[in-house]
Amino acid sequence: MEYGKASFLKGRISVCRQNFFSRLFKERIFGKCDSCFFSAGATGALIADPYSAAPRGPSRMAASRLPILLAVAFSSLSCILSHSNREMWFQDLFPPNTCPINAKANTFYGIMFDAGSTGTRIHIYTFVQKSPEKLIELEGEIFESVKPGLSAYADQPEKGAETVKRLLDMAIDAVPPHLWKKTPVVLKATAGLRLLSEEKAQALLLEVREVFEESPFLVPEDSVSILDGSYEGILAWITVNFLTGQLSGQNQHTVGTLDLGGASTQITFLPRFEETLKQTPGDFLTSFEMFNSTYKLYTHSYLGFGLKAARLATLGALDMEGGQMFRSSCLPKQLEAEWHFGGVKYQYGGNKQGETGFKPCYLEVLKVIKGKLHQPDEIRGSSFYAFSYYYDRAVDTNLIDYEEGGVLEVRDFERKAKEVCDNMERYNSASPFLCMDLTYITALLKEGFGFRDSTLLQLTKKVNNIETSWTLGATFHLLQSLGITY
Ligand SMILES: O=c1[nH]cnc2c1ncn2[C@@H]1O[C@H](COP(=O)(O)OP(=O)(O)O)[C@@H](O)[C@H]1O
Ligand SMILES: [Ca+2]
Repeated sequence: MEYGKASFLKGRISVCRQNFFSRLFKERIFGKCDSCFFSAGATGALIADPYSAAPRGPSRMAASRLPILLAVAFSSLSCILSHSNREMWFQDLFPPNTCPINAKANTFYGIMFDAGSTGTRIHIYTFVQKSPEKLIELEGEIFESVKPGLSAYADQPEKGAETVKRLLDMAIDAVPPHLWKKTPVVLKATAGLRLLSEEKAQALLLEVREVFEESPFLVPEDSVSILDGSYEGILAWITVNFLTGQLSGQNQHTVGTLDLGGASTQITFLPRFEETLKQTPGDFLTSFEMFNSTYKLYTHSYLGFGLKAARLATLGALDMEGGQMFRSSCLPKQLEAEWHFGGVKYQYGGNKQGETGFKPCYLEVLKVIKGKLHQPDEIRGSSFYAFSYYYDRAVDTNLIDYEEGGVLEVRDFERKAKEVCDNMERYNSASPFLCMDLTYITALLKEGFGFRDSTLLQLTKKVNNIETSWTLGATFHLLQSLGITY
């Protein structure tokens, strides 16, 4: 089992100070409270177009500004899903007109597992509540991951659950024993389990549930489940816009989000034009109510269009039995190797006799994408936050720095794809799939979603030291549903 990079919570983040209180927020959010402060500088920077802070963007914001933003963002936030079931989220979790100054700190925790197709991750969030009036703030996160993901244990569910148990042991160390019983633990699985048979997926979830039941934590009903694809996009959108302060104040400039997982990919944004709403199929739209305004989000999850699923589709190996050699012009000519994904072994190799390089590779990849995705006109000129494999492949090819992230144009991915695909021997030491992955990302952005070459992408892994993952949005939802306010 391989452990990923860990990021641990830095020191405590201070909350209320005096003197810098922004009049706007004071009146709007804290009402009668006189002694809280809001750094106008930080507010401006976070609410302004995040791309103006390029290349490091909002992730460089001082950590000490985070809790205030969280308090402001959620102080009167609720959201309503508008599909068939209307549901209130976050209501009363962050009440308006309260001031946490001089209140006794009360720390509590929420544990959210992301069972992704390529790995399982634990996010242990720490919150503080400074007053009985229920204002809670996110203080930080402990994050750890293991590979492979649960779906690789489709035929050995107990072994899969064991990987979850090892991560959960971290939470036993991180959460003080007297809070174990009050700390909820939840696991949500994404595309890897969506693609398994119902029987195998349920067997895995059952084993994980047993691990949770044996732990000292609070195990809510439905604590282990498969996350619906559209929630995945919405929750990630909430996380990013929340962490960057876009859900608070009057001059909101929310940003769209692009998540590229191993087996599925999501696009989520807030349409600005009536025309977009008219052109969009109903099941791509979801409504939220926040600060007394309604946001109608465009969101869709494309199952089978994650980076690794796309490799199989490009190789023509989807739904095929093993024991066969799959070849592609996107791979080094002489290559012959094996690859394991979702518990299946595939043999693959380069086009020994035929063509290799960017042009033939792009044509191959296009067959997987062309005509399969909805293209909202509005996004052509917009900027988006992009993470997961967009981030990883940009790091692998030195387009951005691992720690800092950065701003790229869509054409940067194409330039890099050409460079790698047309010089595969030079990139021998990197993954043999590097050319295919970059070409897929280029084609997905341009031909799939319909972005322009000049569309800006803010590549972000963390904002204020918190991972940009759907798990934070899911944890707020969890706390709300449990009425955990202490
Ligand atoms: O919390 C996170 N922090 C950083 N990267 C993450 C996190 N969660 C997922 N990723 C990234 O997501 C990608 C893998 O996608 P995943 O395994 O979640 O597939 P899926 O979303 O299709 O199920 C990798 O690039 C991995 O680094
Ligand atoms: Ca994911």
